[in-house]
Amino acid sequence: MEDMILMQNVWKAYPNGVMALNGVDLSVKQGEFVYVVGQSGAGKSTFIKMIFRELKPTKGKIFINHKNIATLKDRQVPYFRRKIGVVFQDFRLLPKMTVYENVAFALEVIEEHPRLIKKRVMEVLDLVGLKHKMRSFPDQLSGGEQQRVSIARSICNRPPVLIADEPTGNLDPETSWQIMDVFTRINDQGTTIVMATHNREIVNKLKHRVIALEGGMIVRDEEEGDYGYEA
Ligand SMILES: Nc1ncnc2c1ncn2[C@@H]1O[C@H](COP(=O)(O)OP(=O)(O)OP(=O)(O)O)[C@@H](O)[C@H]1O
Repeated sequence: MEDMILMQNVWKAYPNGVMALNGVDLSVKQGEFVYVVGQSGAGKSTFIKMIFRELKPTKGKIFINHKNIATLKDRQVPYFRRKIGVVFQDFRLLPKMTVYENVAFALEVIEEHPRLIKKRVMEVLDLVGLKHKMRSFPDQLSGGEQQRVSIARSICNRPPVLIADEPTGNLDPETSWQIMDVFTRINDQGTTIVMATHNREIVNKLKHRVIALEGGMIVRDEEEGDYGYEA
């Protein structure tokens, strides 16, 4: 299988001198599902932000789908981001837009054909089980439903890679499992998923590759690994 994400000797120093990543080497193949675990401050968010070019490495190369994004010009970043879906802990929906409009907006900004937009929005809302809520506004939805809208929005452009930073961080256990069902369906369609998480139960029950970070270094990388830290 092809490398979807390839990191070569990636370092990140923040302006205050903190070294958040210390020489990370990693290959993630097309279609893999990877959990990123580690204690608070280990570098998970920094690692995740590197993949969608929210941050630039201080040193090293990051290839997404064979393109080195470390050397992208700022003006090329929006185009690159079309290839990456991103989901956050806090959903980040637009409050004055309906569910349908929140998802459609992501396709409108990239000037997708209107007829295709409608078809695709209905497809992804169906995938996340929220077609019946398409006219609702975010504040009329539960947290889990809002997160499913945010996931629908992140994948409506069919990105090959989906990145999630603590997607179940604000959700109760049962709702978290609904989110994982959606991720499983998306992964089954061939999308590569990288998910930073503190959710021990999910990592231990829904087995996938586990990468553990400590002090900005990969200290463990296991197929079907465990969460591995004390509660
Ligand atoms: N903008 C920033 N400026 C300076 N230092 C930062 C910045 N963001 C993070 N750091 C530092 O970099 C290190 C890694 O932080 P990071 O947020 O990547 O960890 P994390 O594993 O995601 O933690 P958490 O689980 O608490 O979210 C920490 O020491 C943190 O204090």
